[in-house]
Amino acid sequence: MTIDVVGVTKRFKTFTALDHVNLTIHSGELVALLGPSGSGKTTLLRIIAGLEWPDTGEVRFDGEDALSRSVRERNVGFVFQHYALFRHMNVFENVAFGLRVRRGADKLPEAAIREKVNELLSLVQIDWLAERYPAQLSGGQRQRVALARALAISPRVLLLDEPFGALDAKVRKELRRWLRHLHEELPVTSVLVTHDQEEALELADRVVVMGHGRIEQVGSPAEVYDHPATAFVHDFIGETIALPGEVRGGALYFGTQALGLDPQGVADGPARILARPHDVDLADPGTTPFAGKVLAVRTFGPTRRADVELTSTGGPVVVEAAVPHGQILEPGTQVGLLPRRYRVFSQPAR
Ligand SMILES: Nc1ncnc2c1ncn2[C@@H]1O[C@H](COP(=O)(O)OP(=O)(O)OP(=O)(O)O)[C@@H](O)[C@H]1O
Repeated sequence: MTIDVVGVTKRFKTFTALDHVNLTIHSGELVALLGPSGSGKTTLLRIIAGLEWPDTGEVRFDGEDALSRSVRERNVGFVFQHYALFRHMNVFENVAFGLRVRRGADKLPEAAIREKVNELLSLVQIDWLAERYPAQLSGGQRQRVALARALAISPRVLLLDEPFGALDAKVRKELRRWLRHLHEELPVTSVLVTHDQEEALELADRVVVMGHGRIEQVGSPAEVYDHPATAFVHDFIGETIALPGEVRGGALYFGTQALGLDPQGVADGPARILARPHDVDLADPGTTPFAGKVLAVRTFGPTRRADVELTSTGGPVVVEAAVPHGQILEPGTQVGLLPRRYRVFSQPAR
């Protein structure tokens, strides 16, 4: 099922939650909507589901208008972070629910319902829990039941809103891998909302980075991490060091000092030089205007990082830089910072 979101705008009173959003989700893809709190991810998911309607724009499923169809007609399955299971029903009955409420020609005979539910329970690997009630399950097991319940109606679209948000880090990781595997086995198009970049980058075929109701970038996990289209994406995904600069006459300066860095086609005006900490080298403080004092050196497994308080940029800014293996660096040492790989973005006027 291909999903097209075309020019969708959604306002809540005067607040614009979605601003002319255009997105195509290809059939069979697993797409993650990633962004900070309030960026419009859930609103977009609810519009795709049929739980919310846009003020303007269209949603098409396989080219056909979906907005005139109800949730049930859209044949979507949902899993939410706190999508409560029915407490008075055991696991089997929770999963069977969507099949039991069907009427008319869609209604399956009891034997077929039992077969389908048993199949789903073994697919999500909880067949041994069929007789238990939700209160007797762990959080991870409950989310597996929620997923089996969502899949019971054989949805063509699976919508997941922070499905593992309430679980501890280890269970989250396990379920994430398992969900990826499950998605590959099923003929379903999945859309996952998350504010956890690791989750999005690990799970998704493509990541949609959202900010302030707009799509900032759509790309593979590697594209959005390695080639962020905007300063917002660079800041939001991975760690970022921001250094100030200014483009003048096609060259990058800090104050009156030329930086010798490529302005990357950015127009004249205030700029921000953004880099990953591991792409910033320590240098002789005389060779770069970005200089300051080492506050501490910390070790994270195989990498070492120095916290450097930059004094040259008009205020104490602490940034992290990679410390080469074997280099001895005492707190208090004066060092310079030199971005090796970096992106330049113009600094919008505030
Ligand atoms: N029913 C509503 N009435 C008024 N404002 C709303 C409503 N639903 C959402 N909003 C607002 O729209 C904005 C986008 O909300 P949305 O839930 O889509 O964000 P989100 O990116 O999913 O955030 P989170 O990660 O916190 O869930 C928020 O500022 C929110 O307060």
